[in-house]
Amino acid sequence: MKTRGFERVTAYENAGIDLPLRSTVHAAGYDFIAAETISLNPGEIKLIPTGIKAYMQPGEVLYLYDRSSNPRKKGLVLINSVGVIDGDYYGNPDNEGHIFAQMKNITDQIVEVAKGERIVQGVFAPFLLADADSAEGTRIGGFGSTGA
Ligand SMILES: O=c1ccn([C@H]2C[C@H](O)[C@@H](COP(=O)(O)OP(=O)(O)OP(=O)(O)O)O2)c(=O)[nH]1
Ligand SMILES: [Mg+2]
Repeated sequence: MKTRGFERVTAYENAGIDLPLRSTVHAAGYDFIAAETISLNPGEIKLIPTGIKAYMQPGEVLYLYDRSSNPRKKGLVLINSVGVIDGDYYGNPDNEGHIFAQMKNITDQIVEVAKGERIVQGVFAPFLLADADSAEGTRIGGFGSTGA
């Protein structure tokens, strides 16, 4: 039975991408790795592909958090602070639910993210609905797909 977890997206199926892993027994975060080597110019913001999509139960979300070591060790920050990966992003017809980490180079030098390097961590969590919630429809894409 599938409850929640990770799969590779088709485009990276044979790219040798490891599925996200926790590094210790009590770790909350599943570490995602970069699916490609990417170079960021000083101040530049880029979407780093992870090659991964995540499935989950209704009422669950996957939060993407920065690694605490990124700013000082890599000179990178997750520039949208926290990535909210919705359950209906998985398998969407636009990009299959491919999860990206939106990183900014905060240094004055080029920063390279190597393929296979751990870049962000994902934490599954439950969420609550407001009274009289009236959401309908399903997601097609991400990063502004629902309009301005
Ligand atoms: O760091 C992130 C944040 C989001 N997403 C994907 C999954 C999420 O379900 C979708 C939409 O994210 P969000 O709702 O935060 O962005 P938006 O700017 O509101 O875009 P949309 O109009 O598509 O909802 O984009 C990522 O891959 N990485
Ligand atoms: Mg949105």
